[in-house]
Amino acid sequence: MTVWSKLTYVMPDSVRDMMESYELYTGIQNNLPNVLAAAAVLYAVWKLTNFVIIKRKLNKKREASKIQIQKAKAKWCEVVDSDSRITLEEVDRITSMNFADLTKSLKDGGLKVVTVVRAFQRKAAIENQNFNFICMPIDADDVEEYARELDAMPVSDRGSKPLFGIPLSVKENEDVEGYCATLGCTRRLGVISEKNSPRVQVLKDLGAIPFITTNVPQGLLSFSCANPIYGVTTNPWNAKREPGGSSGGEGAAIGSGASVFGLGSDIGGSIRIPASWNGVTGIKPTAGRISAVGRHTSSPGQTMVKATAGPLASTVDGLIMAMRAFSSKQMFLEDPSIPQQFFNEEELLSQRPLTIGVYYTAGPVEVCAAAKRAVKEAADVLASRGHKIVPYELRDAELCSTKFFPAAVFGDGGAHLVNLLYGDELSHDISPLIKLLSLPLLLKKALNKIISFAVVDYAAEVIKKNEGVASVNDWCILQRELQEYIHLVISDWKSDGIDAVLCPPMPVPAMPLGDPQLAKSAVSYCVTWNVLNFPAGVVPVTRVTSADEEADKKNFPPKDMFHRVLKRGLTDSAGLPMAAQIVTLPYHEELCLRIMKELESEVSFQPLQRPLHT
Ligand SMILES: CCCCCCCC/C=C\CCCCCCCC(=O)NCC(=O)O
Repeated sequence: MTVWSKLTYVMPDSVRDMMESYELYTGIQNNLPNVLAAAAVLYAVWKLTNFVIIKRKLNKKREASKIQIQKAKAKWCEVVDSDSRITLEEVDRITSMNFADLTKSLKDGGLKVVTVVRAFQRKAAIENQNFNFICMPIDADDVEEYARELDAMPVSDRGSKPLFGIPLSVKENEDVEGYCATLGCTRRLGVISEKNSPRVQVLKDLGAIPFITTNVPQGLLSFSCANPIYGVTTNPWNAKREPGGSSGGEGAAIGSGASVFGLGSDIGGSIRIPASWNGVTGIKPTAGRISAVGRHTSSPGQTMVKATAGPLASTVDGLIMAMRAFSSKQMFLEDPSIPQQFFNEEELLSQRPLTIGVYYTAGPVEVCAAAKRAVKEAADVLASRGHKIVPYELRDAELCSTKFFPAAVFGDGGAHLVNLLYGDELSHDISPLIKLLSLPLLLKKALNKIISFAVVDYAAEVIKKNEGVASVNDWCILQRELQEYIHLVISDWKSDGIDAVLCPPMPVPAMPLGDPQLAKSAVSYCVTWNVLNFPAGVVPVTRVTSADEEADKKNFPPKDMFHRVLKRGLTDSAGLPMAAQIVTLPYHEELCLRIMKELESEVSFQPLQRPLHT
């Protein structure tokens, strides 16, 4: 049977009759290859025209919004930076206070709320010129009004507001009433959030004052922090370095001292990477414990590896306050769909000696000298406090990052991200990934065959997941395998009597700008705990030394392209902050916070000091 006879066979009679009567039938039959070629060209022209039209529309929309955004930001910066009611000395004094002292002074009236928010607004306006972490400042009049309302509260009533007067920075993917959650994507510009996310609302009800929204990488699936709407965010410790992502704006804001308390999200390290690279603390809670309403993510609807919101803060006290708020009556009223698991104060305060498993490397990604030293120092500190430190080996460590994570986030073959970014200007970091995910399935399959021969094993395995799952059955099998794997890991912890695990969050310190695009594999140490859905937090421990740099020159193995990118970033990295990661069993955030607090109290890490008054 020829192609043409197959076509006419499936054609409705009426169409065939019509074609015959106009003699189209024989015309087409005689010229079938040409007709098919013409149809293909027409289709391609139509697709291209459509793409160009959409691209033009999006460009116009973005450029118009960018002007408005820049004007609004410039005006805000001018107003807050010329505020004679707060001096630069006061800004320095207030923004360098630790979280506990700041909270206390606000509650007992030693500091006025209006003074504190003005100090952080002014610091943010100045530091933003250096590191560009602000997406939008929250309207200064609204902030002032809420601050005054709080100041009017009698000191004796302030106990009901544990976060009394603390300025709050919010990652741009959270709904904040009256502002856009674009995720750096033009298509979402102009989509104004009608109400606060439950997290923002509860933190606000408990006394926190949202004052800026902070930058993200386009689409959130990256640990760079750049997008065509708000631009590039850089690291306050070294502006030639990445701040991490996707909560990179939060990392840079808190790292620079422009905020002490912020809200981020994490599906593959997006809280822990920026926290580690900016010398601040952060915790990724168990996904499912924290409400997911009003938070936008890179792979919505996908529930195999879930994103979760979580806090970043200058010190662990801020994380504790946030987790208390997220596990409170107010939160359960805001979102009754989450389990009513109240904050376990007993677990936080317990002095029980623990067994803590430790590992320095796992899976195919090597770790630099400073990352190992940070974990070693953390292990020594915890041992000196009476905890038992034992070696821990995560079974089949590479499965999380090479199999489950990419298979889950690209389960749809990248359809969500590709649609969201169709026709948009792509940021440098995400562009190759989006182009790969946009290919037709047949081309992806052909390319993946070639990759299997050309690229080292684990990377090829990751890249191949861009095809998406082939069927619902495959998705169910994968889900089943993951559930079995999680339970095996849990039973290992139980049989070894492990209460927590200590490990590096990232194999290297903050990378040079642009490098994460070439070394996605660096996320494997974080991704593991998203896949397993264990809570994981990071505490800054030390800074890279020149001895670390020298050791890496000799010992860091340039075994493939990814490791060569990691290695080149280790040059001139001395001085950058390094953190340790603490992990506990699912829904045991309080134990994780307890260990983080113990660690923080013993290490001599100093946050970045950038006084404005000279
Ligand atoms: C052994 C190497 C394997 C590494 C596998 C990684 C797969 C690479 C693909 C994409 C890179 C993903 C980077 C993830 C950055 C963090 C994303 C995140 O947490 N986003 C937060 C959110 O969506 O809310």
